[in-house]
Amino acid sequence: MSATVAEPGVRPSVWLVVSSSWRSGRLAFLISLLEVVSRVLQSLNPLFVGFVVTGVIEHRLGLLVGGAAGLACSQGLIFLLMLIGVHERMHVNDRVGFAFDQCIGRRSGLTPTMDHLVDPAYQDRLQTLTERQGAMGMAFQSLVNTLNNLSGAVVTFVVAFLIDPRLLLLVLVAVPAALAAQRTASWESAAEAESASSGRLSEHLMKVLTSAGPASELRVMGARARIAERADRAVRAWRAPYVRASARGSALNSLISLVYLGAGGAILWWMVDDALRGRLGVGTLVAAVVVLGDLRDSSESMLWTTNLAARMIRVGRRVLWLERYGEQSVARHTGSGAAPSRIERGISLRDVTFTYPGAKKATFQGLSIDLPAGATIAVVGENGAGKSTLVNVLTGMYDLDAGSIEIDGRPLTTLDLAQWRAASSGAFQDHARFEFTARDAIGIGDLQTEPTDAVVLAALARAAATDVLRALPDGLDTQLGPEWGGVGLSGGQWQRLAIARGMMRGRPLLQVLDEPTSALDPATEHALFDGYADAARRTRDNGGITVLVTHRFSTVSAADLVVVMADGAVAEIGTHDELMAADGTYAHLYSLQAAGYH
Ligand SMILES: Nc1ncnc2c1ncn2[C@@H]1O[C@H](COP(=O)(O)OP(=O)(O)OP(=O)(O)O)[C@@H](O)[C@H]1O
Repeated sequence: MSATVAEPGVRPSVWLVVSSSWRSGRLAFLISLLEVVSRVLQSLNPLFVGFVVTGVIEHRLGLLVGGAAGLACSQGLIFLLMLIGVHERMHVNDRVGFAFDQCIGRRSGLTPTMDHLVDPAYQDRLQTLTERQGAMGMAFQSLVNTLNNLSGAVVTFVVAFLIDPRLLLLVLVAVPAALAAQRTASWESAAEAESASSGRLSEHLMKVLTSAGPASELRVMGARARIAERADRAVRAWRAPYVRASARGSALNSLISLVYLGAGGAILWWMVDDALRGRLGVGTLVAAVVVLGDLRDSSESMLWTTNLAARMIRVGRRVLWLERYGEQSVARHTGSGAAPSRIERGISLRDVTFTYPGAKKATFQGLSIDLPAGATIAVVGENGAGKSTLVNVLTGMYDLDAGSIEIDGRPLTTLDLAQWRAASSGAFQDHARFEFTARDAIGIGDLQTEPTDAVVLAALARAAATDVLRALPDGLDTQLGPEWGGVGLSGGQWQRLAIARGMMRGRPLLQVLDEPTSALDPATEHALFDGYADAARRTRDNGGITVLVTHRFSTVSAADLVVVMADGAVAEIGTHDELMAADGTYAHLYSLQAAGYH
């Protein structure tokens, strides 16, 4: 199900950046604002220059000394304050960026379901925040620069007014400059949104080109050049919107500068004429020339200021959007009921409709299945039939569009999801390779239990994986992963550790095994599943249900119930014998595979 999250407004986004920066270090925050003071001092310089020139020409010593002292002090202070301010700004920058990273990571980790991890809208926003290194820290940088430029501009306008009010006519140029700035900011924002998915694609292709996993496949297929070409195209597609936006922005900026130059030239001509006629002092004229430069800078900086402010707001908005996405997800899961201690009747899917976030077509449309208490159920079916999705919705990984999953008639949504998951356990084909010690890599499957030798060895035994110990020179305390100076394991060995991890919880209410044995040979898988089904039968007094997803039909004859899925629906359901007798799809595929093994 796709979440609909309202776009956050400007005010909360700015507040987020300001409050996060303040919280990241109050003193550093205040010190970094010294840069603003230095900018204000700099804007006073034309006044001091005017005093000096007038003092010299009119032989007014007080004016000369005051102007010179003002210039000397402001120059010294400007440099000092700037130095201290920039130094602290860098610190705050890093801290704010780190705080945002942490906040997004934490929020993503605490989100109860997996919807956001496969939702393109979520991933695109995350991409725009993370692809430009330090974009989140830059939000504070943008804030300080915005304050710098704004305060500098305001003081320059006041100084210009004091020197000669006519200079303020130039402020009129600031109007088209501000409009142009708005337009450039919207181009930049559109470019970020447009390039987000190409950015993700280029990162994905770079990972394919630079990681060990796909390396042999690419080399054997001779596909490296092709993938590199695709990566190039993706990088170009990612950069193109930025380059276009920046070129249009520069063109507009140059136009504004030309307008400014024309207007500035006209005003200066007017003032020079006045000076020649003796209506204006030379000191004032010199100060006007100096302030004209500052006014040009301020007018040009309007473009930057608006861009920087817009950038800061965009960062704030995206972070808030991601936060709200997470909050909404948490708010949707209000179930607080305790997980049952045993299952009496079973788990049922009732008219379940489910669409992956961003997908156009529903994977399940009114799916109903009854999984009886204490049963070991095998789920088979072609690729894309919906087997893994079934496992995912049973463990509450995604929100349903409609329908419900009920445990003894109680909707899963009324239970505390964390408790339901604590009562479940699982092993998956795309299992994680935790490069810890073997003990920790297995023990993480049940954090409530101390991973003593006895406990971990029992889990290994239940997973029929005891022989993996042969590959571990220091037994359970062997460090895994050559990158950490530990041992390297084969794909099958990693998979067996993952199954053992899934077996850490002794008697879960729901045990899902989603093709965890694909790297094992059929005989081992068969033996493992038979043994497991036997053990499950012996300990089924808590009504625990085991769901095994597999492509190997030979494995499933020991199951109490076989569910054959096709195109998101149940095509056949029954025991192995019933389905063989029905002589349908199952019987046909079973016979085909059996013939293949003979
Ligand atoms: N993240 C996703 N976003 C959109 N659609 C998805 C996503 N994951 C799976 N699907 C779609 O849902 C359908 C069921 O996929 P599922 O992974 O459940 O199939 P499966 O039976 O487990 O397949 P396999 O045997 O290949 O593992 C497929 O049509 C697939 O394209």
